[in-house]
Amino acid sequence: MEQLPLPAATQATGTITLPGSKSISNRTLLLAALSEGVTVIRDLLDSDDTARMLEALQSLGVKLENIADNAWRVTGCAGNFPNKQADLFLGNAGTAFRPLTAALAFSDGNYHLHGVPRMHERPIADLVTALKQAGAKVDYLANEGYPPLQISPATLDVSMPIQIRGDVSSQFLTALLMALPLTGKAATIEVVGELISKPYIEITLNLMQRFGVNVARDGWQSFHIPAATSYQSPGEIYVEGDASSASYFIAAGILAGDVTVQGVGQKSIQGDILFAEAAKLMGGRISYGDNHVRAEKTGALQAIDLDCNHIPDAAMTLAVMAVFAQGTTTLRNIASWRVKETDRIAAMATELRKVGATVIEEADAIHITPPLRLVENAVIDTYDDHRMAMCFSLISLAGVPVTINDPKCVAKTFPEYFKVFATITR
Ligand SMILES: O=C(O)C1=C[C@@H](OP(=O)(O)O)[C@@H](O)[C@H](O)C1
Ligand SMILES: C=C(OP(=O)(O)O)C(=O)O
Repeated sequence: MEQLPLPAATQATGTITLPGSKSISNRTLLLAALSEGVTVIRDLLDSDDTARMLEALQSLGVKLENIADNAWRVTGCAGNFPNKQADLFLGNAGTAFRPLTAALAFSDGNYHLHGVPRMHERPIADLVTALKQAGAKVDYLANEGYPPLQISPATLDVSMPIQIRGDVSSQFLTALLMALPLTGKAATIEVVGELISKPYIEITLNLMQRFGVNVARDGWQSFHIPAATSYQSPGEIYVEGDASSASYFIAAGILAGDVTVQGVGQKSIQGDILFAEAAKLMGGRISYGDNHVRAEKTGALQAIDLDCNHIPDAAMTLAVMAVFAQGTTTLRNIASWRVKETDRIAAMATELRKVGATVIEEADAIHITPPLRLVENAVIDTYDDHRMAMCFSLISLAGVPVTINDPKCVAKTFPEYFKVFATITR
């Protein structure tokens, strides 16, 4: 296995430019593919997750042209994928797997959707159950409730409200919202029970609107897609920098100096921009521009007790910051961590203990108390989870060397992460 030793560092200073947002990139690719007209997408993220979406769209017969670095011209298929049969390998990309499942369930073809072994352990039942209410034919090929899936042609009927649960992943509601305009009929979605990760629904609605579909809503309870609506290309669209990827650099600035991230700012449509406010509760100074966030160290950090349901990905960065803060940090309402790239609550607890922290795990929360001195030369396992690798790089800023196992797992969303991290640390 590859290992990356990170030297002890005491300072983080400088400016970095973020790669494109994963959430915006994969939504934009799918919406452009489903649109009428040609869309030029600029600043698209170049990573494993977007590569899986691009490959899938190509297999479905969508014309995709790479016209410059991170720029793609997508010729939309006006809601009707040319290929009615395809075998799609979607890796571990939730933002490809869930939305494509819904879009293909309404596409009158035979489609086989599968991924890496971990993807086959990530639940999808709540989405499939919702799609079946609309008449879709979706079969589980291995374990009930999990990928791989086989989708077959079906007669659809969306005249009755479709009920969907959103307490395991918001990606199910995102998927249903983006797919329903393909039916051409008016449709109503009712959310059953609690909806988690709500800001991701805002990203979905915002991008659907830019592609010409306006969803009416009653809070987080119900959503209404009008009849005879279809996606129209906006012409050109720019992808914001990734706000979740920004979290590691914002944390670095607060922990050890003065770091500016370019690519996201105060007007970002990504909920993870609120990580900056959460991190500031521990200490440090944050300032924003339209296209940047600056994070500066001000003094000692204090522990926090925070509901992190709105920032599930960036909250992992707070967990590692906690070992730099005085007191016990508690991050709550993060049950979804258990069904992501790995069981992130268990993984985080195991690896934080290696650097000396005292960690208590709950079903949906984690409590972290720092050691008096961080352990030097800890060897961190990353569980094929890009965020474990990126978060734990921050340990080096305590002035202790740390080794990251399998560092290339960052390719899921940020292939150049360690190179960029090295440019700001000393
Ligand atoms: O819709 C999205 O783009 C995402 C939603 C979140 O998932 P959950 O809704 O499963 O929390 C997040 O963790 C994931 O990285 C991206
Ligand atoms: C949970 C994540 O990914 P996915 O889009 O596969 O759900 C993540 O990037 O942290």
